[in-house]
This record gives sequence, structure tokens and C-alpha cells, in this order.
Amino acid sequence: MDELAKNALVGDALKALLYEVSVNPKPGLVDPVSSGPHPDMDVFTFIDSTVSLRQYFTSCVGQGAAFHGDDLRQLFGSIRPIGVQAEHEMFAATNGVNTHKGAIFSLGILVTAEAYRLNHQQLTVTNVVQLMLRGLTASDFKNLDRQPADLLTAGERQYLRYGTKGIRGEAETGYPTVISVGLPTLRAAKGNQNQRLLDTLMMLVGHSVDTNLVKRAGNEDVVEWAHVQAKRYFDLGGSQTEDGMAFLTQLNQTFTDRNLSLGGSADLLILTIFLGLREGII
Ligand SMILES: CC(C)(COP(=O)(O)OP(=O)(O)OC[C@H]1O[C@@H](n2cnc3c(N)ncnc32)[C@H](O)[C@@H]1O)[C@@H](O)C(=O)NCCC(=O)NCCS
Ligand SMILES: Nc1ncnc2c1ncn2[C@@H]1O[C@H](COP(=O)(O)OP(=O)(O)OP(=O)(O)O)[C@@H](O)[C@H]1O
Repeated sequence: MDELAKNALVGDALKALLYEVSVNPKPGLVDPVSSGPHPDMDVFTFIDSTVSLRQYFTSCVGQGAAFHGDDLRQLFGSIRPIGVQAEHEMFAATNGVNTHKGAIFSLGILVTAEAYRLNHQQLTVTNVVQLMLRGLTASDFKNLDRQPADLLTAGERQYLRYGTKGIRGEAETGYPTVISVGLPTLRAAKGNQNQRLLDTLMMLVGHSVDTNLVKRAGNEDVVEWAHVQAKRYFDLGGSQTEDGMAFLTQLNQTFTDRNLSLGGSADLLILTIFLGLREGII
């Protein structure tokens, strides 16, 4: 893999983050027009955060391209500490605001997998991710019930309470929601870039269990409600119709009023954009 190809991979990761934050109006998320239910951040916070991650993605590409072992779990083991470091850099760049924690984890995995795959073209990105993350949920969720409750993250708490595997479950299975929902929607989506990405986001919202949303709502029933909202958007014609867009604008307000966030769905959109850029469909 030459330097040009490595730089292109890093560039696609950074573009994915910047494209996603630029899409609007996004319910429950920061965009250039509104911060929605996130008064502690705006689009500039996301630009600062994105730029702070260049070195991290460069390291992920380096690890993926240089890995020649048989057990790809070791490749994941090599990027996890780099991810922890990247989280520190993100918090330093945003004055302590969590902009991209989920994206650091998920996009770091996909960038690493893509770099590895460029030297192993017989494998799909799904194959590589599944091999890298074998046993992730079992090891991350092991003995959680013995941890002090106040030290648990939102995702860990929801696993204990509802059995939801969240970002780790999605990752371990090779990001099926991105591959089977996000990418096919993006390939088929019509209109300009913003319209295509809005439809892709809403399709992801309709097919995922977003632990960020559940945390903000304090219950799991909100997932079904969000799925119904996404279906209504598409029944009205999605981004292609005035009714669809009017509904989305109203939904944006509802999410803000109810202090609901879609941080996990935003991450799934980021991953879809990244793979879409690699595939040349965006
Ligand atoms: C697994 C990670 C994301 C942490 O999980 P944690 O339990 O702290 O968070 P939690 O489960 O609450 O969710 C984190 C984020 O995931 C995203 N998310 C939520 N739901 C989903 C979903 N269905 N699909 C994809 N992403 C989702 C959201 O952005 C959310 O904010 C990661 O930060 C981690 O492994 N942390 C431990 C320290 C570490 O190793 N960090 C470096 C990672 S390379
Ligand atoms: N445009 C966006 N793109 C990506 N993620 C976004 C966007 N807007 C909001 N988010 C996400 O919102 C989440 C932050 O929400 P929230 O404040 O509920 O999480 P937190 O920082 O983990 O929790 P708390 O603020 O309660 O400590 C982050 O995961 C962030 O990724």
C-alpha cells in the first residue's frame, strides 16, 4: 500500500465525519443550522474534533497495512489503546465535550479493516471486522454485574438492564446495519448529497437500537417510537417531498423539546459515508 493510498484512506475517514455533521436538518443531532438537544456543542466543535483525529486514523492505517499475523484479534488489540489516546485528544480539542467517542471506536475499526483489506483483497470488510472483533461482547460485558453501578457507561448499563449489545454488538457482527441498511439506501437514494444523506440517516434510525437515544429517554420504548417516526418520514416521501421535509423539520423540534439524541445513528451514518466514499457512490 503506497503513501497516496494511505493518505486517501485517512482523507475518507475525515471527510465522513465532516460530511455527516454538515447534513441538515438532522433530528436529535448537531448540524450547521442547529445544535438540537446538544447545547454544549456546535458545528465548529465537530470541525475541531475531526481535525484532532488525523493522527489517530493515520495510525490505524499504519497498523492495518502492516499486520501480517494470523489472529486478527491482535490487530484490534493494537488499535484499542490508540483509540483511548484519540479520545483524550478529542476531549482536549473540544474542551471536554464528547463529540466523537462512538465514531473513534467504529470508524477506527473500519479504517483499520480497510487498510488490512487492501493487502488481502479476497476478504470483505465484514469478514475482516468479524475476525478482528471475535469475542468482543463476551469479554467487554464479562463480570459487569460486579462493577460499581456508578462506574458503568450508558451502554454497559443498558446491557445489564435490557440485554442490548449496542455499539459492541453491531461492531462484533461486522456492522450489519451499515452493510445491509445504510449502504443499499445510499446507493439507491435520489437528489442532492444532503437529500441522499438525510434519507440514509432516517433509514438507519428506523433500523437501529441507539443506546444514546435510550440513555436520554430513560427507557427502551423510545426505540419503537423512533422507528415509527422514520417510517412516517418515508411514507410522506422522505427528502424528495415538501411533506417529508416539513415532517423532518417538525421532528427536529420534537427531539430538541424532548432532549432526545441520535448519537448512535449519526455514527452509523458516518460509517456508511466512509464505505460509500470507498465504493465511489458519494
Ligand atoms: C465501545 C466504546 C464506544 C465505549 O462504549 P461505552 O460503553 O463507553 O459507550 P456506550 O455503549 O454508551 O456508547 C457509546 C457510543 O456508541 C454509539 N452508539 C450507540 N448505539 C449505537 C449503535 N446501535 N450502533 C453504533 N453506534 C452506536 C454512540 O455514539 C454512543 O454515544 C469505546 O469507547 C470503548 O471501547 N471504550 C473503552 C475504552 C477504549 O478502549 N476506548 C478506545 C476505543 S478504540
Ligand atoms: N452531528 C453529530 N454527529 C455525530 N455525533 C453526534 C452529533 N450530534 C450529536 N452527536 C452525539 O451525541 C452524543 C453526545 O450525547 P450525550 O451528551 O448524550 O452523550 P455523553 O457525552 O456520552 O453523555 P453526557 O453528556 O450525559 O455525559 C455523542 O455520542 C455524539 O457523538
